[in-house]
Amino acid sequence: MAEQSTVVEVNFLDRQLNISVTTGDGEDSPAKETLHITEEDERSLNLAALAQKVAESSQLGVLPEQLMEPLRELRVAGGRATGAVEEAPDFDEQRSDEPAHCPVEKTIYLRTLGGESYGPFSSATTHTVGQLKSKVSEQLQCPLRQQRLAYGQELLPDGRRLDEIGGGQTVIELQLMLLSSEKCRVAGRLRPMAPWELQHEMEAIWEADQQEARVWMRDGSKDDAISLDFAFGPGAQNEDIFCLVADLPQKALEGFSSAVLALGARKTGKSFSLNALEPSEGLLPRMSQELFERADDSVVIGVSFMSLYHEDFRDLLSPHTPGTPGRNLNLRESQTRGIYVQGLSTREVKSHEELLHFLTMGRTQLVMDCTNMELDSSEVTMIFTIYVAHLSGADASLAQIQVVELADSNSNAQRWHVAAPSAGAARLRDRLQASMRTLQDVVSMLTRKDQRRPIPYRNSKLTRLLQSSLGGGHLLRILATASPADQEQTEKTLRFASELRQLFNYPKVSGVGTSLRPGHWMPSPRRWNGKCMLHRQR
Ligand SMILES: Nc1ncnc2c1ncn2[C@@H]1O[C@H](COP(=O)(O)OP(=O)(O)OP(=O)(O)O)[C@@H](O)[C@H]1O
Repeated sequence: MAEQSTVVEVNFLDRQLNISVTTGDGEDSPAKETLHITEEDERSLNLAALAQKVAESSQLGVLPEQLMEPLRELRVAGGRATGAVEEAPDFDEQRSDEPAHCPVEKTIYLRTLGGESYGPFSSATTHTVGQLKSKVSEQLQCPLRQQRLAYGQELLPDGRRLDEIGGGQTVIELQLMLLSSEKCRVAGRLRPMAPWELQHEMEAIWEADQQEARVWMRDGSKDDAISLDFAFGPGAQNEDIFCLVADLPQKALEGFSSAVLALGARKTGKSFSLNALEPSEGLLPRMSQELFERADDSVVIGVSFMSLYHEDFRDLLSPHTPGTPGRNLNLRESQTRGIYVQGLSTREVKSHEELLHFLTMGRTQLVMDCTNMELDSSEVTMIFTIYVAHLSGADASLAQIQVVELADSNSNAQRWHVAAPSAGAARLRDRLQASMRTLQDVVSMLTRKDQRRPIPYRNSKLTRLLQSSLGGGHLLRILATASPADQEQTEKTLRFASELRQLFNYPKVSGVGTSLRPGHWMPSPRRWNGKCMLHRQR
């Protein structure tokens, strides 16, 4: 008789948790059911109780254990599922049928897959697995999420007593599968004085101290300096600022997705820092170069490029006259792909030069769009994404590096170089400001750890697109560019950037164990070994 398989997919949309269960034995057509859980239930139940409730109402007989992993992953990705509620003891604990033995005081050491060690801890003062996890978090001085402890092959639930692990041994070593948090890294960059500033006899009033990673006003006190992770003055080259993102290509090859956000007032050097081509190559060409140098034959690389203005995504790599695809693209979310832009074209690239070709092509399209719509390019957000599929068997992963040049939403900036805005442009600026306000709201809610209310990711397309990078499973790097001569704008930009330093993300390898195939984003599905399936439990 053929084996029965069950596939579970979950998402949280329109204020309800949707769980779809598909079962099949490979012979008959699969049976599918969709269960909807109200927001109230989703909030009030812990994960285990929720899984139990769903299992009870399932016509297809899905087991609570089969629901736990997808629900946990949804929570880690920030897509909800009892986010505010402490997790109940695992099913493993409820099923524990180990023979009882006299507890012995244990000395415990932890080792991560990366080889880091923690300990010793004593079971006399640290009684449970949950308490041990908190101690490790304290030691690392950063919160950890979804860390799992294992003894050999056995996963240890939070409620498990440490003195019951490992039989009669007094020293035991546990493996810590750590989904550790990473602080968002932020660089501030003051560009050189611009010709239009010199023309207006403006003077540089801001200074950066690269050593101390601080920026301050010349006339002010150093106590008011703005602290960042990196600070670069007008003399810095693009080569110097590359340290902000230098590890991301390798991380992508290991399956970690990331986003690089450039923000700042107009004409402060966002584009120069990100996209400049030779001789002073920006961060994007440098990352591309690094990626192609490190990638071997098992890696497939693809790109997409889109713009966002007026809450409208436009594909910059496919022509979009009215009525054709490529504009007004919608955001979608699926278990396998996360949050993505439906219909966005993606191109496989085989060399660094080919990647730069698409960067240039997209920017040309953007200039045409802006001319057609009488827009200034600084009012448009641009998102260039590099997809990195690592296709080697069990290590298969699919990651992306999103490079985002944020629009300048600030209507108060002194614009020495642009004409007065038209009424249409003013309306657009209102939308832009609303979108930036949502970004600020999301950041301030995340940094205040105020997670009781839902984080308003859905209030703008930008924050929804970047959801995984704002407190989710992607790495995040920020480049804040500013003029050395503009008091208000520079202060505003750098203070916001400094606030972003308090953001924590919980990077995790993307694409492993999912059914996502490169065919979703590049035209060469034959190169994918098609081995992995999503949460397929037999
Ligand atoms: N660090 C720098 N060194 C030398 N020139 C720079 C630097 N930063 C910016 N510039 C120059 O300043 C001008 C404005 O820079 P850029 O177009 O990159 O700004 P932007 O913030 O992307 O502008 P927009 O808001 O229009 O998108 C360009 O001529 C650019 O070459």
